[in-house]
Parts: sequence; C-alpha cells; structure tokens
Amino acid sequence: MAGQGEHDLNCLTIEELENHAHGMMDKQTRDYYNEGSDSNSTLRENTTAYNKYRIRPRVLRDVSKVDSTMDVFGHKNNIPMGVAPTAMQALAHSDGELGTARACKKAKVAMGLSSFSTKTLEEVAEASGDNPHVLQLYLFEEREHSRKLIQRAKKAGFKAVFLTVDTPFLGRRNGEIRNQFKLPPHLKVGNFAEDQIPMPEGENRSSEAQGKSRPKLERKQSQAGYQDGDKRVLPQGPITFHTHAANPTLSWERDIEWLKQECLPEMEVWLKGIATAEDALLAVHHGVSGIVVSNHGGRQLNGALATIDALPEVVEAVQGKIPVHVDGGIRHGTDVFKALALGADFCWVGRPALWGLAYKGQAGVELMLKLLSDEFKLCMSLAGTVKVEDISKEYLVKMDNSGFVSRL
Ligand SMILES: Cc1cc2nc3c(=O)[nH]c(=O)nc-3n(C[C@H](O)[C@H](O)[C@H](O)COP(=O)(O)O)c2cc1C
Ligand SMILES: O=C(O)C(=O)c1ccccc1
Repeated sequence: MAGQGEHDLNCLTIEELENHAHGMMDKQTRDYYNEGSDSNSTLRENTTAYNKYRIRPRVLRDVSKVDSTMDVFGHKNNIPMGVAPTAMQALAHSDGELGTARACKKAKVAMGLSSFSTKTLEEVAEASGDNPHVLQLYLFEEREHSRKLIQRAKKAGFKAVFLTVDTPFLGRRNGEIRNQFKLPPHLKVGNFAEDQIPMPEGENRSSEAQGKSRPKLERKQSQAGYQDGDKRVLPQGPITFHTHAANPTLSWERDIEWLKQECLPEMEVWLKGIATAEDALLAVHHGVSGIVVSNHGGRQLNGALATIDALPEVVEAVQGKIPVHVDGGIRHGTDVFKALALGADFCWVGRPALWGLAYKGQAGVELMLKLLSDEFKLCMSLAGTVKVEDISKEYLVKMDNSGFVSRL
C-alpha cells in the first residue's frame, strides 16, 4: 500500500485525474474522448450503475497478505484489470500508445491496442515486450486489409485479437459532429497505408490515395445515415475516416469462422461488445476463446443496459466455459471488486488511461494504474478477501430505487 509520501496530491482519485486532464486537452480531443452517443445516458449509467451494488465486508480473516494477482493470456497480471483499446491516443499526449504500453508493462497489467492507434502495432508490441498485449480489430469489408493486419499482429507477438462486434455502424457522437472532428495533420493512424483507409481531405492523406478510395467512403457515409438528401456529399467535417471501421455485413457464420482460421493457433479470437445471454451462448457455440461484455463505453447503442447490469445474464449463460471480461464505467478499485463478485474474470478501463496520458503522458497512465491498483488491493483487504478467487457474489448486495437491499 502506498505510504504518505508517494502520492500525487493533485490526483488522489480517478475523478481528480479526470478533472486535471480536462484542462490539458483541446476541446475536440476532450469531446471525442469523453462523449458517448446520442444523449449519453448509457455512458452515464455505466458508472452510476455501480452504486446499486454494495459490498458486504467480512472481518477477522488475516488480510496481512492479500494476493491481487491473476493470470490472463498466460501471464501473471498484477490486478484483474487492464487498459482497454481506445483509438488515437496521441491526441492526448505525444507518448500516445507507447506511453500506455510502457505504463502497462511497468504496472504488469495487460494492454488492448486499438487498430486505429496513432503508433504502429509493431512499435507497441516492442514497447510491451513480454507484457501481454491484444489487438482490437474491426473486420473491414476489404478483407485483405484485415488479413494483413492479422499477419502483422501474429508476427509481432499479440496474444489475441478482440473483434469489436458492437459497431455495424458508428454510434452518433454529437460532439464529434459539432466539432467537425479531424485528426491533426501531424498525427497518423499508424497501422494502415493511406490507400487502405480513406481519409477525407485535410486528414493527412495524399490526393492519389484519396482518388482510389473515395467511392467506398461515399458509400459508407450514406450507410451511416450521413447522406445529404440524394446528393452524395463529399467527406467533410464530421465525416471522418473512422466511419470506415463500421462494417454492417458481419455475421456469425461467415466472419467468425474466417477470423478463427486466420488467427488460430497463434492468436486467440475474442469478441468485444457482447451484451446478452443469447449472444454469449452463440459466442461459445462458435468457439471463440473469450468475450468482453461491453457497450463501447456508451458510444454505440445509447439506451443499452449498463455493462455491470448486463454482466450477470452473460455469466450465467456462459457457465464458465470461456472467460468473461467486462468494461465500461470502471473508475474505482471497488468497481473492479464488484465486477468480479458478479462473475467477471477481468476488467478493462478505457477513458482513465486517456486522462492519464493527457495529464502526464506515460507517467500519468502509471499514476492511473497505481490509483486503481491501490484501491483494489485495499478493497480486497477491507472486504476480507485474501485471493482474487475468493471474490464472489456473497460479498455483494443490490439496492433498488427505494433503498431496499437484497442478497444476490
Ligand atoms: C476515445 C475512445 C476511443 C475508443 N476506441 C475504440 C476502438 O478503436 N475500438 C474499440 O473496440 N473500442 C474503442 N473504444 C471503447 C473502449 O475499448 C472501451 O470499450 C470503453 O472505453 C470502456 O469504457 P470506459 O471508457 O468507461 O472505461 C473507445 C473508447 C473511447 C472512449
Ligand atoms: O471512437 C470509437 O469509439 C471507435 O471505436 C473508433 C472506431 C474507428 C476509428 C477510431 C475510433
């Protein structure tokens, strides 16, 4: 546990880190990182839903030595939590994904890399060394682009691909539209050649590559509801290259089998964005290695259930056949404890890493990981759990709106 002198007195909680990071990002970046979709209600509920669950602490259990470690992707993780894949981290700080990778390695926690990162996956793999790292994947309609990415990830030593399945279209992010989000010219999406990802004019791509890819992007725009009447509008303002990530054609039968063939045995195939028991059962049926209960940090389907509320039905359906991870709204060590008590094997945090980066680059991500890790270890001790496996639903109650408390 941290002594009195080891603290950053400006940032003793993730909330304080968020507040400090706020002033260190330009408005476009802050809005892009922090917003959800539509009215942001799922974004908000991801965090507030944790308040419904309260901990039942047990005492007199000799908690002088608490072991918070657990194995993930064949490695010992310091706590059952890693950093979720979020796009374009160099918007927050020039360290970008390399800062995150180095901080994760130092803290011994797994890292997820977005395929839309601002450093290349090879650079991030090198910075990660033997610390477990997984690559988040969007399956493009241009299958060859995905195949190349998968080959590179294998070669670079990624442990798994996390296929994002909640993004047949990109959710409607109003801040992004209002700010006419554009990647600044000095930044690049590291993993793609310019002719693989169509970028609108002004988004650092050569005019030759623009010419090649434009028809595809125009189609994407109209699919995503950005069509301006009958007129095929040229990509401008809110229509950014990342509309390209969305692929509405994906299906269980064709694409999951394809992905397994491309990845196994070197890399596991996981699905990120499962939110129901039915889809969890299909995931088991289709032989994926694990799932992440996620609503994309409230950035996709607004009105979807908070992930901590979706988790129990998924856990019950899966019955331990494959690991179940969860992300969304985790801001305290006690949230990690609650998610594990509800049956998650592991948690991922997204925005807190971005706030850490904005605050102090790699050092800020280290700080974020230390805050959550200290909080989690203290929570384990105060709740009377000595090992991670001890954490179970016996340690939780749920409170309804009128304050009525029930055992789980
Ligand atoms: C700015 C931002 C970018 C993201 N980019 C991606 C992405 O490229 N791929 C993906 O699967 N999820 C992406 N996510 C979702 C995260 O992986 C994760 O599901 C979410 O951030 C968890 O919620 P939290 O931020 O409340 O912790 C992104 C989230 C944010 C906030
Ligand atoms: O912004 C996002 O949430 C996201 O998932 C994404 C998708 C494609 C490119 C960049 C980010």
